[in-house]
Amino acid sequence: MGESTYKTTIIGAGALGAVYGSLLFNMNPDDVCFIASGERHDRLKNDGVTVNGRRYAIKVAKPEEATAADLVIVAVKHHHLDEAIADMSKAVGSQTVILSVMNGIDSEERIGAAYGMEKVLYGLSLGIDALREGGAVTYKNLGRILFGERENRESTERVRRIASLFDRAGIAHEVPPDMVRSLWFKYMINVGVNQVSALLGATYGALRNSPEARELMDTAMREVIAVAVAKKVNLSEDDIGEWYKVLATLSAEGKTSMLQDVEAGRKTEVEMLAGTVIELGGRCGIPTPVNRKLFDDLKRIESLQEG
Ligand SMILES: NC(=O)C1=CN([C@@H]2O[C@H](COP(=O)(O)OP(=O)(O)OC[C@H]3O[C@@H](n4cnc5c(N)ncnc54)[C@H](OP(=O)(O)O)[C@@H]3O)[C@@H](O)[C@H]2O)C=CC1
Ligand SMILES: CC(C)(CO)C(=O)C(=O)O
Repeated sequence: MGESTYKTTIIGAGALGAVYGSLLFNMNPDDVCFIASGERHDRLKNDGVTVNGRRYAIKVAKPEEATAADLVIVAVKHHHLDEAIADMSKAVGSQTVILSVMNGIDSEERIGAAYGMEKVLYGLSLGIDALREGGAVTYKNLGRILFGERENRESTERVRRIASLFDRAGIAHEVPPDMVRSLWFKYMINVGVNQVSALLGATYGALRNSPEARELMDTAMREVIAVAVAKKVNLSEDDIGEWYKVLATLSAEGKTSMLQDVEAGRKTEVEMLAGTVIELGGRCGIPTPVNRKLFDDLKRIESLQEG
């Protein structure tokens, strides 16, 4: 498992998976592979993925053809995670590290329940504005991957190896001291911006320019902070200000992954966002009326698309 042959398998060749796949492919086409079955497999095999106008013929294996990788990156939507966990089983060997870049606070535990938490690193993708339209993905800002062990007072061997891989591939990254806090910070952001953008059909530029939209994001994010504090997670009102610094970096015409889902008529991650806030709020005795309203409104939007 030398540095020059560090094999990465990606499950989920959508906005994030295509971007990270393209960067790893640029570094070494032999060392990156997607896993997909059925029609997804055939589409990827025939068309590859297109990122910022360039086509990438990244290898694709059916779940039963996959072989043990050094790193498995999980980049599917929340409601596809169980299927993805099953489909990646052959890629997970005794030395494999699994890194989810998904939004939300529970993908690591769900993957760990299947493969053992000792195989899992915590991860998230911050500040990327990847837009998927059909098979083509564009982005202006790559942002960075925050990843690591649950706590990172000093870096472990496997974290250093992946940091080195990301350096070679040109994937900006950071290893924060407290990954649980980082996951909640990102979760707070997504509860605010993904849901409000999807409800209003608003780009990042439109959200930046609308005090009313920002007010709605703030109230939704404050409910996450209240739940986080009740759960002894180190999140505070100051983190809302940190989010606006990230928003300022995203392209004006960019769209959240949830708005992309609504516009493409796909199921959204609303259960993972407002749904989880409502559930955790209920357990901690924290009222969450803003997320209740967002949940109901977004479910109505989903039901119109299904009809
Ligand atoms: N887009 C963004 O800018 C960001 C997204 N995120 C988060 O990252 C995660 C992924 O988001 P994003 O990349 O936007 O999502 P996309 O919907 O663009 O991509 C997900 C991909 O996973 C594929 N997929 C689903 N199930 C399987 C499976 N069993 N095997 C193989 N492939 C599968 C889907 O295929 P198909 O289309 O055929 O269903 C799709 O191509 C989400 O949690 C999102 O919230 C985080 C930061 C930024
Ligand atoms: C923060 C944001 C909005 C962009 O990276 C995101 O995580 C998403 O689109 O899901």
